[in-house]
Amino acid sequence: MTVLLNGQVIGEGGELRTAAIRLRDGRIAAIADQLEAMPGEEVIDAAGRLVIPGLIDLHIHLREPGFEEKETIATGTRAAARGGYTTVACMPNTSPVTDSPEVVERILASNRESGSGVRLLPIAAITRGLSGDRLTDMAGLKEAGAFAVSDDGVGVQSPRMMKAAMREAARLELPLVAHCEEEDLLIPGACVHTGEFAEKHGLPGIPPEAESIHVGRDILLAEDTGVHYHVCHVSAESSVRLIREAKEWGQRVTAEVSPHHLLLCDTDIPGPDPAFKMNPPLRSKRDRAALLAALKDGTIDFIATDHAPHTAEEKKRPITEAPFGIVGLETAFPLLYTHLVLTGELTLAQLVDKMTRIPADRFGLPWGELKEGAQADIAVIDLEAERTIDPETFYSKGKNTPFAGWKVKGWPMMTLVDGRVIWREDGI
Ligand SMILES: NC(=O)N[C@@H](CC(=O)O)C(=O)O
Ligand SMILES: [Zn+2]
Ligand SMILES: [Zn+2]
Repeated sequence: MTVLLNGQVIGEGGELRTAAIRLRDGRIAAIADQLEAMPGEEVIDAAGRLVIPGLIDLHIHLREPGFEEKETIATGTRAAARGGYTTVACMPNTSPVTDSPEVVERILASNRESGSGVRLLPIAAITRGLSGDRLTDMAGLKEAGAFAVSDDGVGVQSPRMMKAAMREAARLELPLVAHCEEEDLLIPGACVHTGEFAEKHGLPGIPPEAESIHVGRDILLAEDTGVHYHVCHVSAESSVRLIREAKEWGQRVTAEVSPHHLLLCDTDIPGPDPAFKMNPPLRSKRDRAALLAALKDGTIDFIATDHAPHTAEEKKRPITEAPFGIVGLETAFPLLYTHLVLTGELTLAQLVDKMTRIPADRFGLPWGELKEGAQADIAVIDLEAERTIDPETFYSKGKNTPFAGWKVKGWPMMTLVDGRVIWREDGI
């Protein structure tokens, strides 16, 4: 048994209050203003610290199997634990692709063997080899433990294929998670948003409608299938508009946004630096404002990092050739706390909700809340701790972040899953 004493929890009305939390048999046995430590009980002194449900990230890349030089399940989940995450969902663009039950089982086994303690939910492919032309055996994948299906990394180009995928996913009650990108609208070497920065540097751009045309198409395709259709990493105002409308008419659509799209726009890119290259790209000020408004009003449901590690060597290539993607697990909470909560854009309660309860709720997961009887998945955060982001200190093999050098507050100090400490900062 463990008891966390004197922590600050977020109350019903969003206010902070001091509370003690008793953990027993992997669950939260009691939450009270005060509790007495019992003989033999492990005591964690959380005085002055925020105690919240463990963070949930439903969109990350762990690169195993096949790209272990970028990240492994062991390194990526350790990075997750350090970031305050207790549950993460990993995308299938590995090698081999997660398109067979064997790969799903291998991912789950690797996580068990790593002893990370993080709950790992494998997302399987929609099409074999992410080729876009043949559906995977979704029933077999689900049976093996797949949590959703996605061809993340590429868009499903054929509307006919997407419709078939939606019908099958709906039948099996598997969420369909879409990377929205119409390749017919892309020019070779396109690497940043079609806008001010691309123009200034003479770089080929990725237009916002390359994303939103798929969002609109998919909403129409999903309409009579009953599928849970989820839009990955929304970046464009036009996508927000379509999602908002679809929700208004009652469609089963959800959406996520990444920390970098909430905090940066194309005009913040200092130069043609691959640390700022990700897919979808950082868009205009206006897009960014629309994303924030959509997150506030619930049009965009929650935050997911799209943690996408690459090697330093790959990210040293010219911006037109370097791979898309940036890491995010170890910096998401402090970045968002500092730049959205301390600036007054979101309340602390809203931010935490959009990183815990809401993703769990939308995908029917039993975690994400601090309440008696719930599984004891917990993050302990020091809201006052202030540090400069230094990629060299990351547990992740990926050091590719546009936020190096940013001084931010609100660092995770301890992470527990099932009432067991899976990571703690030295000295606490
Ligand atoms: N987001 C990225 O820029 N890259 C992702 C792929 C993806 O999420 O589409 C990757 O796998 O590297
Ligand atoms: Zn994607
Ligand atoms: Zn991704």
